[in-house]
Amino acid sequence: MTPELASVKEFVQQVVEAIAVALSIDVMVFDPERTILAGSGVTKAEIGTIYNENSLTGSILVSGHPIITRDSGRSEECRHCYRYGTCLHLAVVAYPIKIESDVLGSFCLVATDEKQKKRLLTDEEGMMKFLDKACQMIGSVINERRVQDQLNTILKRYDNVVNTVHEGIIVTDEMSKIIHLNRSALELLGITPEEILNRHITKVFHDFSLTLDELAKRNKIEIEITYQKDTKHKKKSFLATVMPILAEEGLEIKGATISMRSLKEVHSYAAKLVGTYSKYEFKDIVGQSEEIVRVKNKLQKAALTDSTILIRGESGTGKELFAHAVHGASYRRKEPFIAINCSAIPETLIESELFGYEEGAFTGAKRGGKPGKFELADGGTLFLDELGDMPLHVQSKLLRVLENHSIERVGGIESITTNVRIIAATNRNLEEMVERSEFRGDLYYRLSVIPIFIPSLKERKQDIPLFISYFLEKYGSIMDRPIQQLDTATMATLLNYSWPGNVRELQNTIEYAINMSEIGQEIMLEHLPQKILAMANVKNEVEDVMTKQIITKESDKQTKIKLKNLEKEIIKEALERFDNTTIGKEMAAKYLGISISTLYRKLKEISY
Ligand SMILES: Nc1ncnc2c1ncn2[C@@H]1O[C@H](COP(=O)(O)OP(=O)(O)OP(=O)(O)O)[C@@H](O)[C@H]1O
Repeated sequence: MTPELASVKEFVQQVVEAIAVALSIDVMVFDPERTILAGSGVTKAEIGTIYNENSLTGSILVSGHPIITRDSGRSEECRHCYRYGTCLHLAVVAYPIKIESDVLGSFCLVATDEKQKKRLLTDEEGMMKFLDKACQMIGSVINERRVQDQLNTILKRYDNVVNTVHEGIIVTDEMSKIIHLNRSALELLGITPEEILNRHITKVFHDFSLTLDELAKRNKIEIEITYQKDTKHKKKSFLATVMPILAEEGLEIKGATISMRSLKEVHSYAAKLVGTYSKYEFKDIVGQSEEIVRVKNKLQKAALTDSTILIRGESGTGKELFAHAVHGASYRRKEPFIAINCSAIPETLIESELFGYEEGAFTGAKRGGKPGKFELADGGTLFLDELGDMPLHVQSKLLRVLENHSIERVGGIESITTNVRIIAATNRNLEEMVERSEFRGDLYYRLSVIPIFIPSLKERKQDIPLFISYFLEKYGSIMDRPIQQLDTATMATLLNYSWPGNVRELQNTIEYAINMSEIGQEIMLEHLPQKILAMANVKNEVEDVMTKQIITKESDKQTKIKLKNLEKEIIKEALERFDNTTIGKEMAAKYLGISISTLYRKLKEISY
C-alpha cells in the first residue's frame, strides 16, 4: 500500500468534513487499495472497509478518470460491481486524486438520500469543478510531503557523507554562530554538540580573528586556530581552511564553512609526503667486518628504546644511513624521520629551523608562523647531523628542550610538547671542543647516552671488496648494464687507497668507473678517477722514499705539502669541471667523494 495518502489522513478527514458540511452531501475518500480512508455522515461508519476491484472506485483507480453514476447500484456503470442491486448509494460523483499520472486515491461525493441526490445532480459540472479543486489541494499537500521527504533523504545522505570525512567540519551562520558540525569536529575538539552549538565562533576559538568581510574578499583562507576546553586541558592546534557560504544570487555571505585538521597530523602527513621517512634498514647496510657487525648489533638493540644516540665517525662512513636504520627498526617507524644538517644552515636561521617561529617573530617571518623540525618530527626521530657545528646559543636551547620535552617557537610564549627521539652525528672531536668550551659539556653528556663509533673504511679494509661488488651491482642495474668486474690491478689500487671520503668516495668511484668503461668489459685502472690514480702514484713515491730509508723530518714535511698541493689541484680541477655555483659545488663534492660540508671546510682551508 502506498502510504502517501494515509500519511495525510487527518488532513483528508478535515477536508472531507468541511466539504460534507458545505454541500450537505456525504463524502468518501479511498486509498489506492480501495480502502475507505475518510468519510462523513453515513459513510464515516464505513472507514476501513475495502471495496471490491470491480467497484466504481476500483475502476477510477485504474483509469484515472472521473465518473458520475446517477442511479448507483442499478445503472450501467455499476453493472460489474459486487454491490450491484444492493448498493444504498443513490448517486455518486467520483474523482481521482492524482499527482501527474500517479493515481493516489479517489474522492467521492455520495448521495444517501433523495435530497442529497437532487443537490448532487442539479449542478454536476459545478460538483466536478469543486472535486477537482479538492483533489488538487490534497495532491499538493502530498507533493509537499514528497519534496520534504526527498529533502530529508538528501540531508541524511549529506549528513552521512559529512560525518564520514576525516576532517572536522564546522558551519557558521551570517552572525558567525556555530550552527552545524560533524562527528570528526566533535572528536577533534573533545566536546559535545550542546557545548558548542549556537556559540559564537570566537567564543570557541579565541584566536579566530577572521571577519566575514575579509573572507568574502579572499574566498578561501588557511589559518591556524587553537582550542582549549579549560585550563585543566591541553591546548589543541588545528590547521583550518575557511570558506564563505554565499547566497545563490551573489556575494551576500550567509556564513562560513571551516574544515580543520589537527596540526600534528598535518605535520606528520607533510613529512611523509616529502619523503621524510626512513629510507634504509639494517639489512641494507653492507659490511661483515667485526667492527661493523658490532656497531650493527649495538644499534639494533638501541633501536628498541628512546635513548639518545650519538654517532661518531669520519665523513661518508654511513652515520646517516645508520640513523635511518635505527628509526626504521624502532616503534616510531611509521612516524617521520626528520634530518637537519647543522653545518648547512646559516647560524642565524638554525634556531628557527629547529624550533619554528611565530608570525611576526622577525622581518620576513611567514604569515601564520612556521613549525620547526621538532614539531615536524613529533612522534618520530630527529637526526641532528654535523652536531659539532651547532652554535652555542642553540646548544643551550636544545639542552632545555631535551630536558623538558617541550619547545617554544621563536617569538612565541606557548610551550609545545614534543615526543621526539634524538639521534645526533658528528665527525668532529666533541671532547676537544668541550675542553675548548666550543661545545657544551652538559649537552655532550645528555646526547651521548649511547655513543657509537663507526670505523673509517681504511680500518675495515676487508669490507672494501663487499662494497665494490655491492656498488657494481647497484649502479649496473640503475644504468641498465650487465654487472662488470674489476681487473686485478684496479682491485689492488682500490684496496690500497686510503679512502679519505670513506664509503661515499668508494661509491662515487664505482659509479664513475662504470660510466667511463665499455659496456660488458672489465673495469681497468684508466677508468678510475684521476685523483685516485694520482694519490696512488704519490703513495708509491712516498713508499719508495721510505724503503730507501732516507725519510727525514724535512722530507715528511715536504710529502705533506705535496699531498696538500695535490688535494688543492684536485679540488680546483673539480670546481672548474662543475663550475663554482652551489649546484656545481654539490656535484664537485659528489665527484670527489666528500660531503658538501667537507668541501666547504677544505675550500676555507685553502681559501679559494
Ligand atoms: N654500510 C653501508 N652500506 C651501504 N651504503 C653505505 C654504507 N655506509 C655508507 N653508505 C653510503 O655512503 C654514502 C654516505 O653515507 P652517509 O651519508 O650515511 O655518511 P655520513 O657518515 O652521514 O656522512 P657525512 O658525515 O658526510 O654526512 C651514502 O650514499 C650511503 O648510502
